[in-house]
Amino acid sequence: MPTLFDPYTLKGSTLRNRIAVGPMCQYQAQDGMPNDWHSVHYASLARGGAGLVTLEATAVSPEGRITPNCLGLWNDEQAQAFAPIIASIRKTGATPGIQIAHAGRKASANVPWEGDDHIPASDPRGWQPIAPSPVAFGPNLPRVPHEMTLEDIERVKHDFVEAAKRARDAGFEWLMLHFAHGYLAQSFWSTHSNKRTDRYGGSAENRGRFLLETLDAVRAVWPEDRPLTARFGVIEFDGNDSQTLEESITLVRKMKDHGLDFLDVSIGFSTPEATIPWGAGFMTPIAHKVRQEAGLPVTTSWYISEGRQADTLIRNEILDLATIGRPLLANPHWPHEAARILHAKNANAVLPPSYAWWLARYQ
Ligand SMILES: C=C(C(=O)O)c1ccccc1
Repeated sequence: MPTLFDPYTLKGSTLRNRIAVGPMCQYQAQDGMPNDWHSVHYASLARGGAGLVTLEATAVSPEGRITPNCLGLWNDEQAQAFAPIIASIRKTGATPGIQIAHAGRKASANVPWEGDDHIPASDPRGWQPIAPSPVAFGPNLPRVPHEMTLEDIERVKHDFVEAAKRARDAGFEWLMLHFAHGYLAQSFWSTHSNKRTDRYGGSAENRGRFLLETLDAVRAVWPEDRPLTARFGVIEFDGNDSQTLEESITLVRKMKDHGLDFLDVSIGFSTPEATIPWGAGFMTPIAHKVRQEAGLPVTTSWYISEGRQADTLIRNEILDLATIGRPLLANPHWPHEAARILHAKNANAVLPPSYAWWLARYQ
């Protein structure tokens, strides 16, 4: 029976435990470049004892940013700037991952604590969002996106491939495609946002095409021995959940056939009308259903906050990894706290020797 502090091996990668840091945007970059904020942030999460540290949504192009302050992997200078962050994560024994993304119709927004809304079209800080169809998300993101041409679609897929190659060459070990949360890939999948009548719209097969083509293109350049994963919104909580979940699981099976190694099961966030049933571990039954019906290892996040809760999810093989988000922002040493609560063997060893030695002394 696996436990939260057992290692986890997938392809050629072994995580020191089953705790994954969920990608959480920091909105602290300028021109997509990581800086000392990101260095300190990710080193502290790695030192706190997590197994997998996945960096936040990192844009594959300038237009693919959620805000002007998002990280990017659209040029080599950015890629080189990630190297010391990767090294600091590895130095603690954690494994570095990164999520690559395109924000689609949710792009060109103010950072959350400065409005979480579209930058006005007249404001030079912003840019024209693009999406499958000219359908705005809603009141706080009212800009009507430019309907992507087939050339736009090819360009964005190419941008994902180039970002994946830069992530590969920089030394990231896990790669996560951002197929969730109402961003570009999710917006091709969702009927809330995709009104196309060509081969990228209409049927579930057509709406899944951009996701599978992007996966195929990235798979071709991502090393076979490194996990290729995705975060995908399998449900919208919009009143049509059983059909959406059934179609999503069918698509996940296809993703597996196309070489996806692991899935982070999340929410579509394609409509502001959603009624999300927030609550402790509310996504875990859905993630387990995907795991069992698609035959793919999974994780999920959302209200997984206690060590015993996370350990039970692993022991009962509901999840393969427990993704922890906001609790880690409150306490980057959450894994150490969980190890102590669970009476894990040598709990202090979850932390670096510089901390563990002092914690053990004077007992
Ligand atoms: C900034 C987000 C991301 O990168 O997925 C996000 C968006 C909506 C909910 C949670 C997280």
